Amino acid sequence: MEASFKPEEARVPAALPLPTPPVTKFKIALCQLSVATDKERNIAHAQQAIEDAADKGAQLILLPEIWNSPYSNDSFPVYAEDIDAGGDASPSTRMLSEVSRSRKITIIGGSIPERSGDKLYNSCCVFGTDGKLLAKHRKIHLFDIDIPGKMTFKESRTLTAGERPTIVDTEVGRIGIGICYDIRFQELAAIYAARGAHLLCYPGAFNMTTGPLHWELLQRARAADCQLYVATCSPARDGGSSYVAWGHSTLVGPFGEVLVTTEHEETTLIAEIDYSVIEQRRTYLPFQKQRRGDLYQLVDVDRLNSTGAK
Ligand SMILES: NC(=O)CC(=O)C(=O)O
Repeated sequence: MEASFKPEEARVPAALPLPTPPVTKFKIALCQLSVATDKERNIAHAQQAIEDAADKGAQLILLPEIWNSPYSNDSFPVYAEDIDAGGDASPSTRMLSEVSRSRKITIIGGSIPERSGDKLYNSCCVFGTDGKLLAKHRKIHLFDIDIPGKMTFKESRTLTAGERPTIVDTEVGRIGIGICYDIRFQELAAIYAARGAHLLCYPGAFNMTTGPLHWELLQRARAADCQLYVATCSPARDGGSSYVAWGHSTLVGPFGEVLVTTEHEETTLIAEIDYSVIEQRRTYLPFQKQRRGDLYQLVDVDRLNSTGAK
């Protein structure tokens, strides 16, 4: 039966509830990986970076957008894996599951091309400390842009858009997921904040045209608007590939401040997140409680239509 539209039920509340996270302070690792054409090498390489970060005390690992394959419409169908089938049908997520279990860490598994029936998606899998798949986010907003002479890309040539926002409770807090172009849509971040997210994670591969202008700006905007942490992770730059990634993986704090960032080479950034800072910032600057719901409202359509939504 169609849900009847009741804006008052879906309206984003004026004061945002922040759930108590299982841990307040922990280390996050952003693995800015180089990506090659050999998928087996990419999987082994990612595993090594994850294990090295875990050895350094990281409890949450974030990987880049499309880390097991080159970022191109020609590659997506070739490298795509059937995540739901698992096992040999998805060696990339099998590795993520095994390493999250063996190291007892949470992994936001960047993204890989996913095959489901006759469709392809750009999908991010989240694994808990027991190796279980906690959530799968399919990129909601496909990257279809045309800046003449600079950057033209049409993900919709091969990919299908996901249909749902993804927010997930993990052992390191409540995390809202977006993939790359999803970061441009502030309503998605606002919905996550309204559902009590502590952290937004965006695996992303901006490019040499939009990266310098927008990448950091958008992360800081999402963090400052929502007063929470924002983490991004890009592939390292490969000047010889058809799509050249901007790099610059970054962690931003709830005041919109850059806590750690890098250039474009392969590296792993490790930084501390302290969720107690979120409440402090919201007390200093209480605009979440000062919204004019009588003048404008944000509607959480997913929440309205789903019985189990947070
Ligand atoms: N690659 C993307 O999905 C997004 C991007 O590069 C941009 O928004 O710019």
